[in-house]
Amino acid sequence: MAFNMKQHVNTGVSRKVAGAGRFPAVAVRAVAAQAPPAAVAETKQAYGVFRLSYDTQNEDPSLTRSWKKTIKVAVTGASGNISNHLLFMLASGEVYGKDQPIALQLLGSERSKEALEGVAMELEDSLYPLLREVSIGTDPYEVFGDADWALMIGAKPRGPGMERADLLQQNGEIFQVQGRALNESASRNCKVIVVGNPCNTNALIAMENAPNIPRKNFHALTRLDENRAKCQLALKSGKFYTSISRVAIWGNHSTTQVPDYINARIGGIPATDVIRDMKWFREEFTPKVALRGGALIKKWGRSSAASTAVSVADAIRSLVTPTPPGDCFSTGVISDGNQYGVREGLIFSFPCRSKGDGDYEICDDFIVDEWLRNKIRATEDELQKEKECVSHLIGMMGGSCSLRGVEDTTVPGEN
Ligand SMILES: NC(=O)c1ccc[n+]([C@@H]2O[C@H](COP(=O)([O-])OP(=O)(O)OC[C@H]3O[C@@H](n4cnc5c(N)ncnc54)[C@H](O)[C@@H]3O)[C@@H](O)[C@H]2O)c1
Repeated sequence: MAFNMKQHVNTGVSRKVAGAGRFPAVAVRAVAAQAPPAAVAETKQAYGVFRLSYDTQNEDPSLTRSWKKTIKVAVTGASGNISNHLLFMLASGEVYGKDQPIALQLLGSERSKEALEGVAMELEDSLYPLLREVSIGTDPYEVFGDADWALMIGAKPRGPGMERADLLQQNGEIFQVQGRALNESASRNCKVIVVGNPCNTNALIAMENAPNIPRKNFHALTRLDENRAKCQLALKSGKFYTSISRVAIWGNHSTTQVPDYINARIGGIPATDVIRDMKWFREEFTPKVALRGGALIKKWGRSSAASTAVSVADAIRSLVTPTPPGDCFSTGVISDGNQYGVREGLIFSFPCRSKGDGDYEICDDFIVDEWLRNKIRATEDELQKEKECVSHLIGMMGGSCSLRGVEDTTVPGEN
């Protein structure tokens, strides 16, 4: 193979860049031609950091002639369980396309530095031709540099006795820092998908702290919920997954989420005409979807990392490939200007469609009956309360947190 793999030239320095809330970098991708930065903070050896330079003189042009320009994908929580599946899917080309070279920019925490180096080494050993560069670090300002996509998976797990309100606070602070870092460092059109929980409100915090990036570009992952809903409809109807369409998840990625069976289709006809069992729809369908992660962890003792990674891949593909006519995909996006009466300023999951250009629009043709409207109100109220709990992280005046001592609505099996 005509690849010229250069062990990445690393100056062995970490840079301190002006700005608050920084972590020292463990390994920083450095461009050899650049002059060393003025403020050299510390010297560290980098492992697992590399850049593949395609040897255009000696290779077969039929392989790379059609390749697009390399995109930069930043991933946080990169040594965690979900990333352990996702990174290899990204590097293989099955997400962004077989003609799309990528650079992975991986963010870890101080505690996961060594593990992150191990992840980078595994990526190196996997010899993916489309993976042109891997860089690792603990400074979000460095790692998000010029990122076209930011997949924000990293978050701290809930400690013993912690309530959802505590988790909002703890992880909210992480997303405030990382939002500011995106604002300063990422591409101005960076697409952001937040996975770390509570993902809707974390996405809101990141968005509010990144005013230089369009609000529309921030997503919270509800695709796992959509996939679980499709699975239940397929199992109940005995039809294959590919025949299930127009399955929307409304609202929060929590147990107040609303998997929508009213608009769902099986083989192009309403799901309620195929599965003639309204009791099942009303009483069993939603809990089966919302509690699926808990059922899995009981069986296997592990959280749903692999299927979550698949759903992140699906969420990306839905934005970079056109949505089939009449279909939709679910994603948590800013509710500003929505057609369903959901209050503005929330990251709320809606049925969306895309032309495949990375952008999307909220579908405007979904039927909302009284049952659905009431459910939407409940999940909307919860998101508004979550927003008030983190008001101090988004520059909002006067919010107070009313989510203490209430029922825990975190999706079971997740932190
Ligand atoms: N939205 C969804 O559908 C969905 C589904 C499953 C899990 N999740 C959430 O995704 C998150 C990650 O899950 P996981 O199973 O990979 O967890 P994990 O504990 O295996 O990995 C999390 C990683 O994040 C890192 N981390 C912690 N703080 C960080 C920070 N400030 N910056 C960068 N990295 C940091 C940790 O070191 C760890 O490696 C959790 O919050 C989980 O609840 C969301």
